[in-house]
Amino acid sequence: MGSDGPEDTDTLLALLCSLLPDEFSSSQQTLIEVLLQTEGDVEMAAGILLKQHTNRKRKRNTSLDSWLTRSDAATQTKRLSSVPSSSAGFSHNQLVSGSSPQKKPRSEGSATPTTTKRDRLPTSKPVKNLLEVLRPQPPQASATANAPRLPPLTLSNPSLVTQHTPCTLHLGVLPPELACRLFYTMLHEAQDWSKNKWWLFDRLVESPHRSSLYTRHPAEAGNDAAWQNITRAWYNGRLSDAPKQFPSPMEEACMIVEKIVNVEMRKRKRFPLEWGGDPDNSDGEGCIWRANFAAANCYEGAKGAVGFHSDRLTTIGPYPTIASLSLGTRRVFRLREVIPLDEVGKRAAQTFDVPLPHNSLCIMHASTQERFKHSIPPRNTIDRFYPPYSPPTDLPKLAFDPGHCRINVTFRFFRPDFHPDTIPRCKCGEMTTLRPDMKGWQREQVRNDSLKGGPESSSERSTGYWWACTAGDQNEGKGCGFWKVMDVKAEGRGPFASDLY
Ligand SMILES: O=C(O)CCC(=O)C(=O)O
Ligand SMILES: [Fe+2]
Repeated sequence: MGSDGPEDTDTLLALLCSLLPDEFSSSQQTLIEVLLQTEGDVEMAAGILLKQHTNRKRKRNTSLDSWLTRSDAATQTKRLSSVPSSSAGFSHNQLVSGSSPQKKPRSEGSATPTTTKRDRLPTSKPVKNLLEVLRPQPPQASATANAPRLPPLTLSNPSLVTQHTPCTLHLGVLPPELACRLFYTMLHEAQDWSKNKWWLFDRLVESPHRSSLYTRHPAEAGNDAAWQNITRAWYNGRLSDAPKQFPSPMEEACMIVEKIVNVEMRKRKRFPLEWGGDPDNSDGEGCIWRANFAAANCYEGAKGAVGFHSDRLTTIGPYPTIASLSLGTRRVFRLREVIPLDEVGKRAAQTFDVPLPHNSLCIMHASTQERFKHSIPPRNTIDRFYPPYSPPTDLPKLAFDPGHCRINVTFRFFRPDFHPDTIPRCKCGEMTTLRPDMKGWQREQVRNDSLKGGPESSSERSTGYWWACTAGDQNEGKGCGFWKVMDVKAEGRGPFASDLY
């Protein structure tokens, strides 16, 4: 699926390090475990670790107050100094961390080109399932967590989903026979998909699910070199095959999905940075969105999962609409809001669980990727799915039982103004990755400037975006640390929805 993964966990770790005294940076395993325990809530994780540390210090009879005051001050300094003051030349790690232990940014001049080919992935260390690396804390450790925490809220019907999130849920979207045919077709396809692998500190980890990218029409795939790059970026920098074309049941499903998405989008306000161009297949009914690519995921059994992430925006741009079709066994789709820095402490992040049954469509509307992270959490048990139709006779017999599998197809629109050839390169020579500034670091910077007399208008408070090097994901963690703020005007992006007003 290309969007889960290292940079998210990595960013969380770097953020966590930035909130803690340097002495914590040597125990990454503990940091990872506490992050897992808090489901990625960095502030809560920092609170737990500081409390544990405090308790240990208390036992050793040292002056806690002075230590905590010092660490507080250090945290503040790091936070403020880590926000960039210009759009170039700062490392991403400096931004989020300043003390990220093992992903030391290279200096501007010292960056040497690195290759990130799949066939060069060092294999001396065993590949770990990510969930094994991110193993939960034993119960006695979680007993130390006393930070306030809201229990997950289950959104069991479409109107609850609409009420609480920027997503909509649509049930029974495809004709039942088509849903089943597509399920079987994708299960067959999934036998060739691979698990996403990347470097997390000194370990090569893999996602506990398989995925692949599909293109709708050959014309969409553009020239070979550009698409080689885009599929690379999709699979976290690994060299992979050019995308496959939509199998015919996927094309049939896509036409139905597009209609549903367009009806929904017409009801919603548009964000200024959404794509505002001609969707090319206008049917005279005010078509504003079309799908030209799809990422497909396969989850086998209850432990098939994907960790918290927001989807990479590199080719889909800001405020994307992503239509996510679920087939097979019902799984929970978990959404968790990211609380911006200026609201931390004022309100707690809420986690929402949306059960996604067979043949349902969850549309992640504009702002979902900017405000929420999402995941498919592993379970202890899942329902068995009984396909209502038998497999199409033209498909070879499956060698496994599909009853515990879930297929997910996320239909996406790759924007022409985010064509691979226009994506900034880092010093490793690789395409950078576009990510939203979910925490509002850029806003903090504006706020700091405004304290010095700079402007603070509501437009400056909208989400910012970074282009960041992610080459280290496939290169034993050795990226160049490059990042820069996205500047849509200077980069010539658009047209935007705001151009249509
Ligand atoms: O399987 C799902 O519902 C989510 C997949 C996903 O998050 C992705 O493809 O980015
Ligand atoms: Fe995703």
